[in-house]
Amino acid sequence: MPIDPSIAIGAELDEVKFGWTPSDVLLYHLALGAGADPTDPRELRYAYERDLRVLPTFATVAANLRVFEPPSVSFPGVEVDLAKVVHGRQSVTVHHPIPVTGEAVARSRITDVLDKGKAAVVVQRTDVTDDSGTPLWTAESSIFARGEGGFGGERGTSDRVELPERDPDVVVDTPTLPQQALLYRLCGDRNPLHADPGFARGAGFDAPILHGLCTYGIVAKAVTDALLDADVTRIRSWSAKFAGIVLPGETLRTRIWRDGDTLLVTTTAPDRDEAPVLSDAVLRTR
Ligand SMILES: CCCCCCC[C@@H](O)CC(=O)SCCNC(=O)CCNC(=O)[C@H](O)C(C)(C)COP(=O)(O)OP(=O)(O)OC[C@H]1O[C@@H](n2cnc3c(N)ncnc32)[C@H](O)[C@@H]1OP(=O)(O)O
Repeated sequence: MPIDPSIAIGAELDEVKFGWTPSDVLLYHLALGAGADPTDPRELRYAYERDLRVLPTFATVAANLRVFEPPSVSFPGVEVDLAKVVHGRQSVTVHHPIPVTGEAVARSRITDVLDKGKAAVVVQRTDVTDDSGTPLWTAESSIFARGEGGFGGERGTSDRVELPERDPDVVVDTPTLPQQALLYRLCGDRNPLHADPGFARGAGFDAPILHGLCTYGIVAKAVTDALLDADVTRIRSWSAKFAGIVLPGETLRTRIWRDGDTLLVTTTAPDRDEAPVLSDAVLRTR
């Protein structure tokens, strides 16, 4: 059985020790499109080592920067073909601003395996501490494994975020590059879904699609630039659902509503249609 929730839920994964440098942070920010206007001092805080600040979504790549092989979806109680998997949801909570240089250890476990009938959703939580044991960040990611449901597990909740009826407070358009996924994969996710047209077709897509985590980072930056004066240290947490695919080269339109310290966000790819590509997205500030 490819999914056995009785083995998977609660399973602890191997600890991962990792480190990063300012060059890694710069590459990550560039792979999100930072520095497009090199005369803008706010952009240089992402793209130049003097006064460099780390966008908290760096947490999603930090442990994988030196990974050069495609990922495999193989955990205790979970064996799934990579071609069946898309990234479903992601959240990151930063306990402290992420330093530009660091050493850390990640401890992960499978917290849930949901049976959505036509699909399985595998939820993983990762707690990261620095080398002195101080908590740095907590991340939760869900992978959506198409065709892997029906194993008799819990369905779980829908976790919808209601948006206000009123118009958004801010709307931001962010272009992506045709080579965005080819750039972003250098941050450690070498899934051929994002580079190999044959693999993408075999997985049911017309062309390679953008990494969910690339969209996640691009939109976090767009929201931070639009409403937090590009001050990445004000982000406490950021969570989102990958509601639809993004094709490299598409422009993303992000609508943002303020609700006290919370920003409610939804993103579409309006050149294609008005269906959300990112939904149920919440950025909490400090
Ligand atoms: C360890 C290494 C692992 C490697 C992982 C790979 C990492 C990366 O390389 C992979 C990627 O980055 S893929 C790119 C990013 N992701 C995407 O593009 C997915 C976009 N979303 C979709 O296509 C659909 O929403 C889709 C297909 C996700 C769902 O659409 P539908 O099939 O139409 O589902 P729907 O009928 O709307 O809902 C069925 C139930 O599923 C829940 N659900 C829907 N979307 C979800 C999502 N994104 N995440 C989690 N759960 C989701 C719904 O809530 C529903 O359940 P319920 O009825 O209980 O509410």
